[in-house]
Amino acid sequence: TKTKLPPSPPRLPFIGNLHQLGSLPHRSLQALAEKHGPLMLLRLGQVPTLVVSSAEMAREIMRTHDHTFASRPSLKTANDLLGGSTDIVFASYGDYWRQARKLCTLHLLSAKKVHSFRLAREEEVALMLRKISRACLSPDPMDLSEILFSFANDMLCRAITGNFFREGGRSDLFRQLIEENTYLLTGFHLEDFFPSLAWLEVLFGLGARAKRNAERWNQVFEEVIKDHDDRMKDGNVENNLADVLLCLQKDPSMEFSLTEENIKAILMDMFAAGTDTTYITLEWAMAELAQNSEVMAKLQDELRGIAKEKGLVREEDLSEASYLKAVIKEVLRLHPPAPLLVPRESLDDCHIQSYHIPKRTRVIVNGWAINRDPKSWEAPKEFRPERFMGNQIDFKGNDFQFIPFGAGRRICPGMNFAISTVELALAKLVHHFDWKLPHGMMREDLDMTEAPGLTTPRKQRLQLVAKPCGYYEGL
Ligand code: HEM
Repeated sequence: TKTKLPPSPPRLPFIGNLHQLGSLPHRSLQALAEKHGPLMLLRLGQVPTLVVSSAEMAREIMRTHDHTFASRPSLKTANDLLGGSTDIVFASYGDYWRQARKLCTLHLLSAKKVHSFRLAREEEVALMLRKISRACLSPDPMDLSEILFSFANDMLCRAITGNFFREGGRSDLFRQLIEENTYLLTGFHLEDFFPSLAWLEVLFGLGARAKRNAERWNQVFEEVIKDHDDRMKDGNVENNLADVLLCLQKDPSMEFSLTEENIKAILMDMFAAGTDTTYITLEWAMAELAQNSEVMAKLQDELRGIAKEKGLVREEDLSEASYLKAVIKEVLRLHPPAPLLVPRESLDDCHIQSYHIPKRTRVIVNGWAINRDPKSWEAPKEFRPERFMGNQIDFKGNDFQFIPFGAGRRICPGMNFAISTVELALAKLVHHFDWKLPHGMMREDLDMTEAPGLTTPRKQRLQLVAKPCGYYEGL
């Protein structure tokens, strides 16, 4: 029994179970888990891959055996893009990751640092609302997806590089680089599934494209560093993540020596991990609210009650907004932006219940399936924020039935940053405008399918009609 492996679906020669992933792997893997159980072993190409699909098994991986499963597999594009994965997201478990992660939680994404971006958040949200109010002048529905993506892009660019990004069209440049990263990081790479065929990558792979994008990032980061050095001569340090890292690099009291390569990789992580996830959350939130008008009305009542005679909602008021928080949790439950989290890899042999998991097994935690497991959730496919009212269920990694940010040592360190941004943006979108589906569209006509890939934006862009309401004056 010591070597009994978890159950596996039948596989084909050579490709194993790869053909069963489909275009929406979280959905195909959920269907497979219903037949083969919450801990199943697939062979994706040549790579043994453990798929975890229940809260109980997720707890085993990310709490009981968290240390054993704290590493990441070496992935081709991450290596090409991120200087051999010397970032945080894709770094394998070890001294470098521990130090970089500590630096990130203490200096880049701590509660204090997130709070220090309060003004920047207010300003970026105000710019987005102005765009929306201009779009309201047209009789046509607005492309809200586009507006939300540029908001998320600008917010992250501003937090990471300060004023630098607004000059000379750099905002668009960052956008192109981020979109290319997303394409590359979520695409199919032969070598990730057939390590012995790495040599064929030259013919079929995206390696050259990844290296080209890495070079473009490199040039922009060189400019970021130069801009920082020029400002430092005048003693002008800004409140942005690039400045923090570049100052820490020169700090003699730092025990950990940060190379320029490391700084560039960590900054690229912040862009790649923060932009899409924030945008996807806001896009699904607005789609669900447009489809569920009674939830929208209840949320507007809460926010308008909080704003009262001030006429506007401020970040500091949002601690009272319990329904807003429940709405955001429900959006993250039904539409986690990273439905399969980020893959892990086992550092050692391990036993889970009666199963043997060999060292260096790749692990996929199907957060999407867990968030919708009927064993944990009543009517799991329905959008019901009320399920989060009057209880303590949270996404902070203790409630394994709800893990949009992962759990354990590798839990998302950007959680507070993301939630502050999403809360403020959503509160203001809903407080200042009345939203409707385009003329003639019924709630069941709104297409709620996901785009194919490893992150889950909507397949169709979200087109809505907005009308500034009485509270708009407060802007
Ligand atoms: C709604 C927004 C977000 C969601 C849903 C999300 C989700 C996740 C998930 C699922 C993981 C993998 C966790 C695991 O392996 O257990 C992760 C890792 C990570 N996220 Fe986020 N994220 C979000 C926003 C952000 C933001 C805004 C940042 C930074 C600005 C960020 C930075 C990171 C980093 C650096 C890691 C790697 C952690 C590690 O491997 O040690 N994320 N995120």
